[in-house]
Amino acid sequence: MTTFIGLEEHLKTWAGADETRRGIAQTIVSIAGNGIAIAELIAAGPLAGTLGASLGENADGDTQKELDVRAHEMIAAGLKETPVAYMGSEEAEEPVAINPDTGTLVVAIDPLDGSSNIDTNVSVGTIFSILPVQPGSDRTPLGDFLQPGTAQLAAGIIVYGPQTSLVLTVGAGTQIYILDRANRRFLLVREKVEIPLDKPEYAINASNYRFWDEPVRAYIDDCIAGEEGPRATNFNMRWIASLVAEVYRILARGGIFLYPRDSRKGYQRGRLRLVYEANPVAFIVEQAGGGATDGTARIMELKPGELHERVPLIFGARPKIERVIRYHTEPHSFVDRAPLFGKRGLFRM
Ligand SMILES: O=P(O)(O)OC[C@H]1O[C@](O)(COP(=O)(O)O)[C@@H](O)[C@@H]1O
Ligand SMILES: [Mg+2]
Ligand SMILES: [Mg+2]
Repeated sequence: MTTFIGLEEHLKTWAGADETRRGIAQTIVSIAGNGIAIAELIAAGPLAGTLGASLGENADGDTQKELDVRAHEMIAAGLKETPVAYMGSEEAEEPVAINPDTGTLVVAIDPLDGSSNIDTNVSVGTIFSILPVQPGSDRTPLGDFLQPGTAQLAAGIIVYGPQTSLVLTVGAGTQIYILDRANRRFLLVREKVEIPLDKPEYAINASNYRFWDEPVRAYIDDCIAGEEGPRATNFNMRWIASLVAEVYRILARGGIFLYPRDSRKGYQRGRLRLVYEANPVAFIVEQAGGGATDGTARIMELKPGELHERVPLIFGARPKIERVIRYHTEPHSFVDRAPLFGKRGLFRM
């Protein structure tokens, strides 16, 4: 029988005697521990109360559900026992003080991602990013969260799905752990994830087609055109409306995910948040050999201006990301051949 290494043991080996690594490991173990408690709440569904009930709006004007708030509070309480100074959360306008005087790390977090899916029994998740407290006497708590994604020390997502899984990177590849429910432990099942390169599959909320910019429309048109189009391949489409589940699928079988900017009010910079959604996802995906871009720039090199800043997010297998960037930076790459494929447009094909 295969024996699986537990998360704590695995991180302990990685950290050795290194003080910073030990702090990172402790922080991950704390978040993962609360992830187990959140998984149990989600699995109980209505038996655990009105988890999907709307409580109001968060800092960004999104509806806040009971489970959003409970997940935020559980994780913040757990971090008290770690070297975390502040937690920057989707559910709080300002960074929340954890151990402000002694902490050496900060955690940026989306405590519950995909919360519009709570009542529909579809996978939801937690997304987190661990960054160092910056040196210098003029540092501010907020400033620690506004470092580019390249400064991340670790990033993870917990997917509360048929299996509860933890996808993690500490900068040495991407690992996947699965929750052994009977023993309440995460066990390592994949040591080094590599995103398959050529799966013809894309994920996008196609109901926004008419609001997209031309490069994104052209990219999707070319996928939809299938064997008769410029890609000469039939594509499949997925949209779970749960970022964590889309990341997991892309790690497992490849493809591309797009949440681009669009012309709707409030979507000029897309929907997803740079600091606690796009950056951790980009780190995980890059460590699995993939890429993440806003259409032209590498996500992890963007300098955030605020904690809740939004960003267009496109990630997946690297050749697909390179193609999307070409559509944005060299428009002739799709415009030139337009006559060959007739009039563009989703509904005209
Ligand atoms: O409803 P839309 O526009 O398709 O957006 C879905 C996206 O919104 C999100 O639910 C945003 O995250 P939150 O639930 O944390 O606000 C993502 O998980 C998902 O990719
Ligand atoms: Mg989210
Ligand atoms: Mg959320």
